[in-house]
Amino acid sequence: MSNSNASPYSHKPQTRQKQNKTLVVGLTGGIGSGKSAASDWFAQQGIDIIDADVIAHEVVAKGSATLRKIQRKFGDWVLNGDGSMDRAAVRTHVFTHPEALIELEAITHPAIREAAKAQLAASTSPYVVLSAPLLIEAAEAGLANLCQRVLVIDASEDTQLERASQRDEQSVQKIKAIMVNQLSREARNRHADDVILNDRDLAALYAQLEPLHQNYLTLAQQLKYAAD
Ligand SMILES: CC(C)(COP(=O)(O)OP(=O)(O)OC[C@H]1O[C@@H](n2cnc3c(N)ncnc32)[C@H](O)[C@@H]1O)[C@@H](O)C(=O)NCCC(=O)NCCS
Ligand SMILES: Nc1ncnc2c1ncn2[C@@H]1O[C@H](COP(=O)(O)OP(=O)(O)OP(=O)(O)O)[C@@H](O)[C@H]1O
Repeated sequence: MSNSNASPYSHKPQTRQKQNKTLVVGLTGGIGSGKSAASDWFAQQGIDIIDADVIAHEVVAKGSATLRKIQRKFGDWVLNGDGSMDRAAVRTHVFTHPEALIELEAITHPAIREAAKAQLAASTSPYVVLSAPLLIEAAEAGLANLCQRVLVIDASEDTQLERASQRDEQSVQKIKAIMVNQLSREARNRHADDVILNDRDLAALYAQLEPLHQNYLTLAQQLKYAAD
């Protein structure tokens, strides 16, 4: 399902930015779907990657204002002895207490958006990939409206579970607890301009990314000329 010849501006523009000289492709997908594998490939083609997962780790660094806010909201138990965030404890808490997840996101998402915007302003590649697991879910985080197109990396739930549990040695139960806080495949794919089914090997993933990359280069050129 790819609208590869469509205008760089989506037919679903309500939440997307209207004018931006640099084409920003939002890359999303469920846990373990293959977002990092896809963004690593785009990076190898010279495309700047803004990774919301990486930013989400950076904004809660030891001593950061965001981590202090989390500590004030939840208590000292969110910290390890060295003052860094106890990610496992926070994960267990928020993915079993939906209201706590909302409170955590209310603190982290504005910080993630600000950092993403700063990275976007500093980017120099022909177009930019903004990778975010919650690009569509977290509308209030406002990441989707930084993007002109949305690319979804899709995989079956069984494949997601298998890949995520092999990668992190996390229990299937923990991964399922995260998955229930993410959109279903069908709902996510409905928001996509381009969907890649990542159900075979990495070579098959890369072969599907190549024509999209060529299309994004063309769209990025069009956007640049339109804005000049
Ligand atoms: C809950 C936290 C502490 C767990 O940390 P942990 O190191 O165990 O996991 P990590 O951050 O690497 O995330 C692993 C995966 O969980 C999923 N995930 C992360 N946050 C969320 C969330 N708020 N809702 C649903 N899924 C999420 C993503 O698929 C992500 O790739 C951490 O994920 C977090 O701070 N989340 C809130 C910030 C956020 O929304 N990040 C997503 C990027 S926009
Ligand atoms: N087509 C594939 N064939 C084999 N392994 C794959 C394929 N795609 C991804 N993987 C592997 O599956 C694991 C999960 O992929 P990846 O880390 O890219 O997912 P993700 O969507 O970024 O996950 P998360 O949301 O948890 O960050 C990784 O170990 C990755 O190397």
